[in-house]
Amino acid sequence: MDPAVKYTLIKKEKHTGARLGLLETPHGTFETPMFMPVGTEATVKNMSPEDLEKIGASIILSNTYHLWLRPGEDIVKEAGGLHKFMNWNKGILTDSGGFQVFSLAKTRDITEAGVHFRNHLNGRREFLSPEKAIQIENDLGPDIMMSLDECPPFFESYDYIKDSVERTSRWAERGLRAHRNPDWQALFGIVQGAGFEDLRKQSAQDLVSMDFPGYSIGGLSVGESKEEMNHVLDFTAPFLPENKPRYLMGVGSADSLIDGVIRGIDMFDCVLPTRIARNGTCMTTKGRLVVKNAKYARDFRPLDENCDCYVCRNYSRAYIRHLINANELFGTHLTSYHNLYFLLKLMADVRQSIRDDNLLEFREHVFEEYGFNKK
Ligand SMILES: CNc1nc2c(CC[C@H]3O[C@@H](OC)[C@@H]4OC(C)(C)O[C@@H]43)c3nc(N)[nH]c(=O)c3cc2[nH]1
Repeated sequence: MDPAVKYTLIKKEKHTGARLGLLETPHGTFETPMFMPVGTEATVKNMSPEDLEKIGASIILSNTYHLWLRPGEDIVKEAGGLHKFMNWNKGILTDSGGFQVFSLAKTRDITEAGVHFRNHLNGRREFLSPEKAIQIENDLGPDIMMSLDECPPFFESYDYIKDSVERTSRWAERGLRAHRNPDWQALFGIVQGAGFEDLRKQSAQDLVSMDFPGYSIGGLSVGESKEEMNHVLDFTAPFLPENKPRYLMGVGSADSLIDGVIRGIDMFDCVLPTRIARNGTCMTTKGRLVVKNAKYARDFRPLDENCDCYVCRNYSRAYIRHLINANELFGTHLTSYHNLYFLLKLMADVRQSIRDDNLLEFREHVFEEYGFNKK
């Protein structure tokens, strides 16, 4: 049986662990490394599918936890699945809801069977098991789905993390067995283990022995330093097979994306670009720009003078500042559009620098120009 997604390693960058690849899915073949815009509630906030298409988005995210609770996966299934429901014909990936239960839900209780928690919308008691998460993702119909895992706090004790890793591996096994559509939906395993090299190795080996079509590295971007995250990636990525995609969950600033690519990561997601856009903060090639600041009231330059996106070609800082301050929705549409374009363009430049074997020079340029080297 053909796997639902097929990863082809095209080229390794000469001086780093970066890889240029192709990810074939039932909804298209896409280049990696890639950034995936997040559309938690079946929409990338403030963006239409045609705008997402225009800026080059390939795979977007939605979320099991949110869509299960509202509107209900049964409604999405009746609509013909997520692609039809949200009119998006390229790739869709859903997270399993594990992270949301641990970060959103009030009181929760983890047992071998699954996790009991209170629905953050109506306070009702809910239960999410590995089998239930897979059933929801099968019904939602994304091209790529995640196993139910526990994303533990990074600074937990070794014993806690060891127990959690072993349960996450047992949950992954149960999810594989419950998966109804392995020929057109690819289920990824999620590697945990916090900052412990032996536990990351154990988690990766457990999952690789189950032969998933792709692997996520979870439990990161949860408050640890960028140095700690990079250190974990240094020793975790090599435990994963070269011929399968690697997805680093929840990472999306320019510096972290580049440093993840250098360590062999192929796929990234983060709410950052659209989240900060909603309060008027923009990513630019000269660092962050908070466009609602008074100093931009008469600044008729584009958000970013090095950006060729639709927003930067047609609107000024002064106009966007006015819209944001007037709570005009078009304002956050423009900042969201630009921020997503900025990260998707950055990944296109990263892919080019892998082709040209000059990713480290590109990293230097970005860190210098975009202000990441400022101590
Ligand atoms: C921000 N840092 C971060 N996010 C993480 C995620 C969730 C990623 C999902 O949560 C949302 O970002 C908060 C995104 O929007 C939706 C669509 C909900 O999906 C994305 C994780 N998910 C799982 N299952 N396991 C993990 O170990 C894990 C680690 C993460 N670290």
